[in-house]
Parts: sequence; structure tokens; C-alpha cells
Amino acid sequence: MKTSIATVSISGDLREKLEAIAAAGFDGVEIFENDFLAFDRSPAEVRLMAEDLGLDITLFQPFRDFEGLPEPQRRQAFDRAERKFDLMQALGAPLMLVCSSVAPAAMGGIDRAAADFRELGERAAKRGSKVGYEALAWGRHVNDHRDAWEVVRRADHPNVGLILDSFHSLSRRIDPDTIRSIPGDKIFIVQLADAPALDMDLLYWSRHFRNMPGEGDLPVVDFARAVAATGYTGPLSLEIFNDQFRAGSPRTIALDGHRSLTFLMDQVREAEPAIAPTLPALPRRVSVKGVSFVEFTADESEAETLRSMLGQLGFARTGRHRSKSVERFSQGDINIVINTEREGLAHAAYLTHGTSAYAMGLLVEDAQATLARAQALDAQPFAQRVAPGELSIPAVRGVGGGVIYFLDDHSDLARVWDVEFEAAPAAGAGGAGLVGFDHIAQTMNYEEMLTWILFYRSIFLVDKGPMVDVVDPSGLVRSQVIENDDGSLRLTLNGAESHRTLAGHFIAETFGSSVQHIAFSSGDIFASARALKANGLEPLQISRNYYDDLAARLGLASETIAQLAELNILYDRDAGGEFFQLYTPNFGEGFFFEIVQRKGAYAGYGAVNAPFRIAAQKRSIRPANIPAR
Ligand SMILES: O=C(O)c1ccc(O)c(O)c1
Ligand SMILES: [Mg+2]
Repeated sequence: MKTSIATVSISGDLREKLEAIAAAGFDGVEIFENDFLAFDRSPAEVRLMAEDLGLDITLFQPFRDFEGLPEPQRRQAFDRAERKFDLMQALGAPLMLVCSSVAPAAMGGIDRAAADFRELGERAAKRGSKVGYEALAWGRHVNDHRDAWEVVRRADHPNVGLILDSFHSLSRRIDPDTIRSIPGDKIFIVQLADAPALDMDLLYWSRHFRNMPGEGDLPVVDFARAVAATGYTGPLSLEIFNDQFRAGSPRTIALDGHRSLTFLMDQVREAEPAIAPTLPALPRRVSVKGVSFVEFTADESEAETLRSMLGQLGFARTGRHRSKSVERFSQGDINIVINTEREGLAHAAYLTHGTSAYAMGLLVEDAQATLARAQALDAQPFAQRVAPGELSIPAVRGVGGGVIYFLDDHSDLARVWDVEFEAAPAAGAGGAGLVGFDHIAQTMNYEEMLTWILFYRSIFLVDKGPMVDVVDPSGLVRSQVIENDDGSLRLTLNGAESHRTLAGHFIAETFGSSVQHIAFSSGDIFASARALKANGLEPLQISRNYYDDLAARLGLASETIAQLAELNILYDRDAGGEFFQLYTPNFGEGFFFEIVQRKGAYAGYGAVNAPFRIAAQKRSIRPANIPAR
């Protein structure tokens, strides 16, 4: 199936848009009238540009307020259309998108609109052109694809067809299965867009908040499945009006778009094998079985600080790399790697970001198949020179240019620790009861969040939670959970809008997005807290006011409150269970570790506690580090 995207979806001038769209691998492009009008090249030159880039022009749009007008506006609308047909001929655009009228003068009436379209179809035919009718969700008389289809059906002209746009149908909660009875050859093009669930005026929602399929909350997959059922074989075309995308990098947004269509077609093929068998088959979405390790890059002196903090957290050094300056620390199922090499990506990451958790290893069913799926979804593979005796571990680039390695149990990769590391005589503390990775928090600029949500969702079998606002004393941070069913992969993506927030400060000081904290799980957080204390680790100090409120809010026994306060443990509960959190002091420019315990089926991440934790962290770091308000 061919892919296409409307120029309105991307930032830049028309040339930049077309170049980014072609580079991302799209087959075609919808030319938005304003993008053309604002550009200083002739239609013929634009046509050549698209041709040189290997892009089909799928349509020209929008043509507004056409149908159902009284005279003399009706004549004028046809005259306007003729001028646009001239332009389309010069551009080589085969199809004009006519969106349903919002004109106050438009009279309504299915037959009147159908008669107008039949005449428009006649005129289009004379120019070798076609017209498609799209119901805007806020159209004056036609605002439902079922009515638009009835107009097209009654127009009964080969050059007049229907244009479907997922936003207009799904924003009005029209059942997408109503599309299944429309003949596929009368659907001239299908536009796709997702959007976050917002309770908002339809026009405003559509023009500012659309996003790529898979980034939002609309049932775009159900919509695309219904389209597939009609036998439609034309392009799937993204049409994304989004303020943030208009200001974003053209290449990144175009790539996100391409990834979103690949992912969408994959879901359609999987759900409708009988009716969409021609879509390309990818390895299935990957079920992650756990985080196998997190790797830090550091210089020697910061590595020493990190080793000492890991020691206080109860980690033991369990291995040394056979040929590199790389060490392994372990506790329970947790592996932390410290890499102080002076070459390769680890060192490059150190030079760019300073000491940072730049890589993680995920345990999957089949590492090679995971890499294949990730690459099919436009992820950038990562490989570096493999020394004798080392394994080549399949990997892709992730957030902030970091690396995600894939390990499995079925290949040589299962023995990576034995092959690459010499077991070290266990040196270090006696353990603090930490058993696994609970979650890994990646901090990024807010504008990057949708990119990474789509990245994770399209490659792995994960779900996204709702976007949560976390209040930092200096601004908002948006937090988005990405997790799998059994909780063996839990990521929190934190998007900073202001550099004055702790998260924003971290990005600014480390020159980009990366892991800001790692949460370990404990089976008994009170025992872990005491072990840390015995190891000399002074945890983040939480305000007394927090504990007084906890007593009032949740009615905990005063002994429990006293114990939580003594050990600086934060508490939350939900319908499923309880949650306990403890934080280390910051390391470097705002990195920290967290220890959590989940009791019962607590499903959250302690978001209610985040403002108090952040305030405590801000008190604890040198005031000069954070710019004043
Ligand atoms: O917002 C609009 O006016 C508009 C125009 C053309 C479209 O295809 C569309 O979906 C919306
Ligand atoms: Mg549209």
C-alpha cells in the first residue's frame, strides 16, 4: 500500500517539506494550497521537484465552501474551481479535495449537493482530474462520512469520489464499521490522523492537536481495518495539523509519520489477515521479558563516585570485562555496567553528556527478530567494532542517541556475561534486598515525547498510560508511562518544558535527553532503607509536612507514619495495593536512584508524591545549580 503525507504536517518551506518527506520514505505527498502559495517557484517547478524526489502528488487541497450555494455564489464557486483545475494541471495533481461547506449561505440538501458535485465531476473530467468530497467534523450541513458518501453516491459520476479522514469520523465517535459498506473504488483517498483524547471544540482540536496514528488515543486501527475491508487500494495519507510539529524538525516529524504508517499497516494486517494479506509482514511486536542491564559511561573519577554509591546500595562487583575497561555490578536480578573506555560510543556519549546511563539491555524472545522489526520501523541500528572473544549484540539507537541492546536466551547472547566478563571475587556490601529494575525514567524535551512513545509502542508490546502532569516548583513536567502487561518493562518518559524544572535542568546540563533515574524494586523497603543507612547512604530528606498530610489523607497508623518519616519513605496507595518510595541523593547533574516496593497490585508510579520529591531534591542540591525563577 502506498504512503503519503500532507505538506501541512511538516515544518519548513515547500522544498524542505518535500525533501524531508522523500527522505523518510513516503511514496506521495498532498500539496496544501497555502504551502504552495507561500512558495516562490512555479507549479511546473514544484512538479519537477516532486518528480526528482520520487514523490507522487496524491492530491491538492483544500477546496472550501463549494456545495449547496445559491446563485450567484454557485457560479463563482465553479469559476474558482476552474482556476484550481488550471493549477492542478500544472502541478500534475490528479485529485482535488473538497471539504464540506461551512459557508453561512450554504443551503443543505443531499440532492442539491449531489447535483453540484455531478457538475464539478463533469468539469474535472474535461481536465483529466478527479474530485473527492470530505466531511469536515464541523461542516455546516455535512459533517459525517455517511452523508458525504450519500452525496457522492447520488452524484453518480466516475470522477467524483469520497475522501475519508479518520479525525473527522473518530472525533465525532462515528462507528468506523459504517465504512465497511462503502465500495472501495469510490473512496478516492484515505487521510489518517490520531489525536489525544481532549474535550474540546472539534475545529480547534483538529487544527492544533492532531498527531500521528499510534501517538494519540483515537481508534485509528479500527478505522484503517474498516477501510481495508472495503477493498480500497489507494494511498494511506497522513494529514496532521499540530502546532508542535509545525515548529519541529521536518526530518524527525516525517520519520515519525513513516513509522506510524508502517506500524498501522502492520496492525491492520495482523487483525485482518483475510482482507489485508498484501501488506508487508514484519516480525511481530516484541514481548520484552525484562531489563537485563543498564550501562553507564563515566570517567575514572566519576566512576569511583558511582561505584561507591552502588556499594552503599548493596551492589557487589561481579565481573570485569576481559579486554575493556568495563565492570559489572550485580544485586538480585539487577546488572549495572560501568564503562570507562576511552573509545567507542561509550566514550563519545561521555564526551557529549558526561557520566550517564547511556545504554540498556532488554531481554527478548529473539534478539535478531527484534532488530529486524525495529529496523522495519525506521529505528537506527547500532553496531561497533567487535573485539576477538566479544559478541556482536543486536542494538538500535534510542533516546538521546543512547543504545538499546537486545539479548535472548536462545543464542550465544545468553552467555554474554560469561563470554565477555571474568567473574570477579564478590567485592562490596552484603546486599540491600534490591531484586530487580522496577522502572527506568528517561528525561527529554517535551517536544520529543511523541516520537519516543511511538518508537516504543511500535516496536514492543507495550501500552501507554495517560499523560500525567507533574508539578515541579518551577514548572510542569509531563510524565508518560510505557509498560508491558506483566510489568517486566516499565519506562517513564518525562518531558520538560522549562529549563528551570529539575528535569529541564538535567537536560540542559547533560546536553540532551537521557536516563535521569533508575528505580530498583525491593521486597522489603524498610529493611532496604536500614541497610542503606548502615552502609552510610543518607537518603533524600522529605519534609515533615508531607508525613502530617499523609496521616490526615490516608489515615495510616501513627507508628507507620513514624517509620516512614524516620526512613524518608514516601507512600501511596490505589485500589490494587500500596507503594513505597525512597530516593538517593543526586549524583552529578541530577541523576538519582530510587528504591520502590509494590504491595498487591498497585499500578502507578507514585505521581502524587513527585512534587514533594522534586522539592526535596531542589533543596538538596547547591542552590547555584538551578537558575532562580
Ligand atoms: O481544518 C480544515 O479546514 C481542514 C481542511 C482540509 C482537510 O482535509 C481537513 O481534514 C481539515
Ligand atoms: Mg482531511
